Amino acid sequence: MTAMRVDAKVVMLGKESVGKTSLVERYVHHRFLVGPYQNTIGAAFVAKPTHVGDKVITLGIWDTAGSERYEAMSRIYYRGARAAIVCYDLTDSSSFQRARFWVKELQNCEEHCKIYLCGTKTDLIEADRAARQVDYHDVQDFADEIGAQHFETSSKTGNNVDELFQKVAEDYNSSSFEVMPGEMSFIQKMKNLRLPHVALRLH
Ligand SMILES: Nc1nc2c(ncn2[C@@H]2O[C@H](COP(=O)(O)OP(=O)(O)OP(=O)(O)O)[C@@H](O)[C@H]2O)c(=O)[nH]1
Repeated sequence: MTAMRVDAKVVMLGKESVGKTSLVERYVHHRFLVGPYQNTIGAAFVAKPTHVGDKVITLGIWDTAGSERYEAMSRIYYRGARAAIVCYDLTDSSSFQRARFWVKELQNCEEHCKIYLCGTKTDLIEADRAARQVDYHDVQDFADEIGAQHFETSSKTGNNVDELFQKVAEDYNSSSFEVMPGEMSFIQKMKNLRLPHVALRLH
């Protein structure tokens, strides 16, 4: 495993099964895994270099478990995050309520963390418009109110996935926040702590 300098810590948050892992898989490995759904246990980490103009920004992405059982652990992973991708499933209105919960948490605890609201599984809506349970305009109004970005994506087709992470990298690049010097050491600390259920995938 080679150490890679991470520029921006990004955390994936949202109710279980909304598609956080699938988003990361699509973005990092350009694939959509079919087969039985396997819930994330604890969290997983992946580092992905991203081109922004002539620069390379490495996003360190923490994919957290959506199950409420792991809620306390998810809080560990959003500490110091520069961006949070707060996901909800467009076909499940309760997942949007959960997204609001995470937004509140971030507003209270991580004021410098930029929020990206991400409605997932657009392919299901395209196949059946009646499947939509979360209105685009309602979310856009909410995004405007909290100063967040708003995307709708499909990890199955790839719709808008690269655009979402590209925007995260571009915003990071153009933001005035300082680069966090200890990001890799944060990961090292996590490893040293031997926290259960942390999968580290460095690319
Ligand atoms: N049709 C469709 N299904 C999706 C999409 N994204 C995820 N899924 C499915 O939704 C289920 C849950 O996806 P995951 O990516 O594992 O969800 P998660 O949010 O990481 O779940 P937890 O690890 O439990 O928090 C899986 O069966 C996926 O195949 C999508 O864009 N379209």
